[in-house]
Amino acid sequence: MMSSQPSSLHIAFFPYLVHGHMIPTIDMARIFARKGVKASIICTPNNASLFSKTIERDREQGYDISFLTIKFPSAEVGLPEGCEHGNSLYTEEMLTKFHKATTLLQEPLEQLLKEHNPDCLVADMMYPWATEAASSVEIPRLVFHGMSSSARCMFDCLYRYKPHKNVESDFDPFILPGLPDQITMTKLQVPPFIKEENQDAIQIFEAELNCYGVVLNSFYELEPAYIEHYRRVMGRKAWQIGPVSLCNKDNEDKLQRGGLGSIYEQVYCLTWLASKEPNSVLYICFGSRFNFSAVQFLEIAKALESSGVKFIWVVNTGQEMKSDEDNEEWLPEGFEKKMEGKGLIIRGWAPQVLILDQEATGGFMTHCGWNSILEGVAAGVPMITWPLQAEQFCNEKLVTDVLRIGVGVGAQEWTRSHERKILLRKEGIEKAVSRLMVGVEAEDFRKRAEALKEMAGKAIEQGGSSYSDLNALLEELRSIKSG
Ligand SMILES: O=c1ccn([C@@H]2O[C@H](COP(=O)(O)OP(=O)(O)O[C@H]3O[C@H](CO)[C@@H](O)[C@H](O)[C@H]3O)[C@@H](O)[C@H]2O)c(=O)[nH]1
Repeated sequence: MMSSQPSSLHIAFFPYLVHGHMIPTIDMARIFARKGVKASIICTPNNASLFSKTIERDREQGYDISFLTIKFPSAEVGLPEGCEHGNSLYTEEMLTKFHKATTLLQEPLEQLLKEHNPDCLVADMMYPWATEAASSVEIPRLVFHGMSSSARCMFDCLYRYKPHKNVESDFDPFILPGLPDQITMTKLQVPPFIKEENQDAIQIFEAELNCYGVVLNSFYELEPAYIEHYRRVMGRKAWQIGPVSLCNKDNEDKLQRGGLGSIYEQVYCLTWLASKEPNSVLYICFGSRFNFSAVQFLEIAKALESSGVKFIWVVNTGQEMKSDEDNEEWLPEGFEKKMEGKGLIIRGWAPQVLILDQEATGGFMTHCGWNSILEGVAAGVPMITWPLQAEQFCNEKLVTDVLRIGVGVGAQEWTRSHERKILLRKEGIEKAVSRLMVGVEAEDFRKRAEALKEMAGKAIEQGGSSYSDLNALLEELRSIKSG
């Protein structure tokens, strides 16, 4: 099945080097390869090795997909050698250095494009300079947005009208003007990079204007009004081709998605989950980056215990637990023993998509990273939303106010990682858990989530909205290629 016809497309995919961006980009590249495209994923060696088994399996099935490796300039910016993954950085200073290193990738990227001659470059939104690199070899550049269309529209509204500037108090809600729904926010929930009009962030969003178009991991039926707004009001040329996670069909792919964690621990967790009643378990995970303080972990643990709900709780995703070195207790004494059979703590990386797929999973407490929301939607699981940073407060509005498939836990404030404070107390967390898992509204949330699951499945099938968008995009790229 390896495509060797001269007329077939060769597309290079260049993900930002954090899991929340690499995972969907790799899925996307695999989807394109299944359409007969030669897919080259540009990645640093250590990151590529995390996904190599998945890619190898696709190659064995005859798909033309491979990595093109690029050296990460860690030493040049003062990061330790081999430090090339955004999730392994613990301080703001390291994050800044990491981002600086990515900006040094433009020249090696141009070299790689010259050597391998792809027909198109799909590069992450975090690389605004990638359009220039693509122009240097005269190919179109598509931006891959890890965000939802609704969040993108909300950010545009905040940039354009600055409604937060007209309110005095940090806590007063204001309306985001000109959007399809009445969305309200407070100043505390607006990302600092928007309030401070950070030039890097402005460049990232303005890069959309100069590129050929934008590919998004979403599907039309999920946020139709925002997709229309994005295309017609904001005037962007955009294709929605998700949920990309649904390209993982077999358990092996789903288990190894992300390339992290112990297989033994993951299989144990799935076996544990399979022994539970349908819709009885709450899955709790805050994505691949964020880590709470020990004091906040304690509040979550106390809330879980007193809610009486069964749970799987992922802590310390991909990072070392900081509280141990601080000598702080992050779980109540004897918690795990007391919770045996009722709750499971995963220290590390969970097989999220497989957990969400299981019948026993009845709810998902999430930080509202877009991949997590979409994976929850694709599995028909209602959510407890606890947004923390990035565009997550916007995603929360979509889940709780527009789609009405979840309840907010009451998060008030955009937060930096590792903040040493309590964001939410036990009582508020417990209330949200009970509302989602056992309350009278739970059935309504679940019904709406089930309906969206069906729509997500249909979107990627032949004739579905994402399937058609992908075909239209490929058609357009072929016609550019043939001049
Ligand atoms: O134990 C874990 C933890 C995470 N995941 C996966 O990791 C991804 C996490 O992505 P996401 O939910 O989007 O969270 P972040 O990693 O925090 O993602 C960053 O990137 C996203 C896409 O741009 C943004 O929406 C988020 O706000 C931003 O924090 C998902 O595919 C999860 O399935 C696992 O499989 N197991």
